Amino acid sequence: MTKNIKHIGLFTSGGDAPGMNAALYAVVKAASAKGIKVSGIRKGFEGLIDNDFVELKTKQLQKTMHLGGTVLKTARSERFRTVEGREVALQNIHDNHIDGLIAIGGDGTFRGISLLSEISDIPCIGIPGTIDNDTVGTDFTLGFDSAVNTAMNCIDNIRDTAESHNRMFVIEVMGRDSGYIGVYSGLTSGADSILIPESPQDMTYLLDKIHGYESEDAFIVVLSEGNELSIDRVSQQIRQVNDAIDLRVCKLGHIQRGGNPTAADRILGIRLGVAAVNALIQGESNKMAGICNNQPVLTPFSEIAKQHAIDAEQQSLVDLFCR
Ligand SMILES: Nc1ncnc2c1ncn2[C@@H]1O[C@H](COP(=O)(O)OP(=O)(O)O)[C@@H](O)[C@H]1O
Ligand SMILES: O=P(O)(O)OC[C@H]1O[C@](O)(COP(=O)(O)O)[C@@H](O)[C@@H]1O
Repeated sequence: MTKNIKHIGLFTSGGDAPGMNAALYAVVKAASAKGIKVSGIRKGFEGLIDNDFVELKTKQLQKTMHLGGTVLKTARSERFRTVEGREVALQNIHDNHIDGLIAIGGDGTFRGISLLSEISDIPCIGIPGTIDNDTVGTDFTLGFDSAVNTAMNCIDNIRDTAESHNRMFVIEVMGRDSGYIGVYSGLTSGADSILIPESPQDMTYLLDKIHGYESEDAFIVVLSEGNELSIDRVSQQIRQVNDAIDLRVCKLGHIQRGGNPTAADRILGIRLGVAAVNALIQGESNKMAGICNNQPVLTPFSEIAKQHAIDAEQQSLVDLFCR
């Protein structure tokens, strides 16, 4: 059943991710083609609570598609976790005559926005924007491809030194509790070992591999930040097993989250932005727009809470290339 949406509220939330600006542009473009006004809400849930609404223009957003981060700014909001905070947010939604919401963020954002539906009938659609790729209901989240490319390029650079000095490097990549960035950046940069939260036993394989290892070659270990062992603990254990290894460590950190979005992330942002507007018009609510098997799909927020973990095929690639 179609719904007569006249005014959409649009915001980004949680960690920024390359491709978010393309999604913002696409939402405004698709909405204006249907005569729907779009207001941006700055700083995610914080802006909802502080009534920080701004008018969004297609022409301005068109020029920001190539930029990383989010021009609407983003935040993690403790106030939105409280009943009082959500009530103020809802009041501001009503006061601004918003009749549909589109939130770009990760699973945390969708958990938060689901709670609005418990106290109102405002329709909400989500767009998965996080470098971690830890959201079910889409093959890839916005920002993941850009972050992997950045991490891969950094590891390639580090390899130059590793090869020149026959050194071992332990390189920590982001991903919170998900090993996706670790697996994709590790496989594409030819890592010797990939340590991800989903597969704790890989540390044992690494230690076996370096036992008696004589540092006659480079050795790259890619460590996901969500692994049960920290970068310091991993290095310590490597040294305990083989103290002859010339070892260095490097945390890539937020370098991975910034930078211009890849073409893949821009097109994903465009597709998801259009899909989210269409979903609102079709009367959908409490669902996330995603792309599965190259087709737009909607998944209820209630199913998003499940962890999107590395699957058996991806694990088999790690086993083949890195053990
Ligand atoms: N259980 C929850 N209840 C209410 N709000 C939540 C909840 N989980 C997350 N949020 C809100 O969503 C925001 C973004 O979530 P976060 O996990 O930081 O990022 P992401 O959306 O990228 O996963 C949080 O700062 C908080 O305001
Ligand atoms: O920038 P912050 O707040 O330190 O958060 C770091 C976290 O944000 C991320 O970069 C992205 O996570 P979200 O998209 O879920 O916010 C994680 O990989 C990392 O653990």
